[in-house]
Amino acid sequence: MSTAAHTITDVRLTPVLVADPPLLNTQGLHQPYTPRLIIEVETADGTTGVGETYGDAKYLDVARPFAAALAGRAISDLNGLFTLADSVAVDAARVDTAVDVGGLRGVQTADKLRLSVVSGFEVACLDALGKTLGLPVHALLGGKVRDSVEYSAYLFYRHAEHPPGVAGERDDWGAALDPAGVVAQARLFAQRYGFTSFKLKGGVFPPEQEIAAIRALAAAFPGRPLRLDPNGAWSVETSLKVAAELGDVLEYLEDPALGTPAMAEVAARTEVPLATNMCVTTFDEIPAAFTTGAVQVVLSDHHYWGGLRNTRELAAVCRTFGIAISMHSNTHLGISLAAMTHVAATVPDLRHACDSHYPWQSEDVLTERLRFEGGHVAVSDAPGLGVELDRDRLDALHRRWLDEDFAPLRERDDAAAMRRLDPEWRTPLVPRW
Ligand SMILES: O=C([O-])C(=O)C[C@H](O)[C@@H](O)C(=O)[O-]
Ligand SMILES: [Mg+2]
Repeated sequence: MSTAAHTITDVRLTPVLVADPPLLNTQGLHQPYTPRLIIEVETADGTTGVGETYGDAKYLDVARPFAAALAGRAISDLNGLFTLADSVAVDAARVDTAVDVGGLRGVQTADKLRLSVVSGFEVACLDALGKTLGLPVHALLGGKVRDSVEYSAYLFYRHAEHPPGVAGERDDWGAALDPAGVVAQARLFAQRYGFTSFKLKGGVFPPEQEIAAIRALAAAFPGRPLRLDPNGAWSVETSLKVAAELGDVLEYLEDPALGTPAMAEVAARTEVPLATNMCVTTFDEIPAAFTTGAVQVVLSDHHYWGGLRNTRELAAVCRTFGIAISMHSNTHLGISLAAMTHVAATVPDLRHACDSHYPWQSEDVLTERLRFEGGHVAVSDAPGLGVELDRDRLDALHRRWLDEDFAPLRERDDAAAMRRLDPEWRTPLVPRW
């Protein structure tokens, strides 16, 4: 490969707003459009690699100077991305002690912000490198150990439509606000995508109602893996009560209580495995969680952890400690689903179906949507990620982002969306129950 084929000559950052349905979580409601950032790196020989990450202003603020510093660097210098990121200043006002609503991943820090940005660039560089070498991304990570990756149906309590007076796209999923609605949604997921494992986003209704929904799912899908994730909304005692009532049907309970000490207390008093994408989101958080037995499954997310190679490093640490690994997701497009699928294909001991919001995203920036068949996404062997940008779609979604009428939606704010339904709504204090 010539040096030119290797050298970054241009980087394009395209923030977009993509349709998001009225999904409920413990913090509120999804807004009708959600921001994402599409990253393209171009090499001297015209090869383009694509990546994707969060698109709120605090990520754009880091991504822009980072992108400006990339020209002239090699697409293969993946380790150098981290050194470069360390030199990008993060405005202290952008990181506070609040839980990050976009990822619901514990306290926001400058490092987490930088890693989330680096992840998108790492994926774009891997895509370009793979195209240049004629190799799929999974080969650059050491090679796939499976031909398809299993995903879980990501069930949400939801309204049929966005609140009155809020413009948004319509879909045909209908409302799911009670056990029957949740089961109907699960049946649609099974019918449309073939999913055989189900995760319910909880922390929305009092635990008794969510217990009833899981019981209804267990009756409708006997023996299928079921998960419940209230995003840390419960006290230790409530978590234990739910674990006791659902222990016979749960594959795992996800972030029942907030923070490692509370999770450790729950874990010490139940046999139900605990999973997290909130208390273990950085390498620094691992020792406390693993040595106290706070979690049994870490839900990795390459956006949080700084990319695909860090995800593999996380998997190795988990393996060392006998902790299982799977994958978290929130609102993402096909570029990230492709990236998730490549890295998941290379992790040998992946024993739980991964999460993906993708079925909720009716819009994408690809010429061809990725498909779930029998709940699986096939691992592409095409060079790079195996996806192609649809420039017209990208432009249209970018124009929406530029449109001043949509400006308030450039920041994800689930509490603001909820106030359209309930003007008194404030992000609930935890534990909520
Ligand atoms: O597993 C999780 O905790 C998530 O997916 C967090 C997300 O932010 C999800 O709750 C959402 O988008 O509402
Ligand atoms: Mg979670």
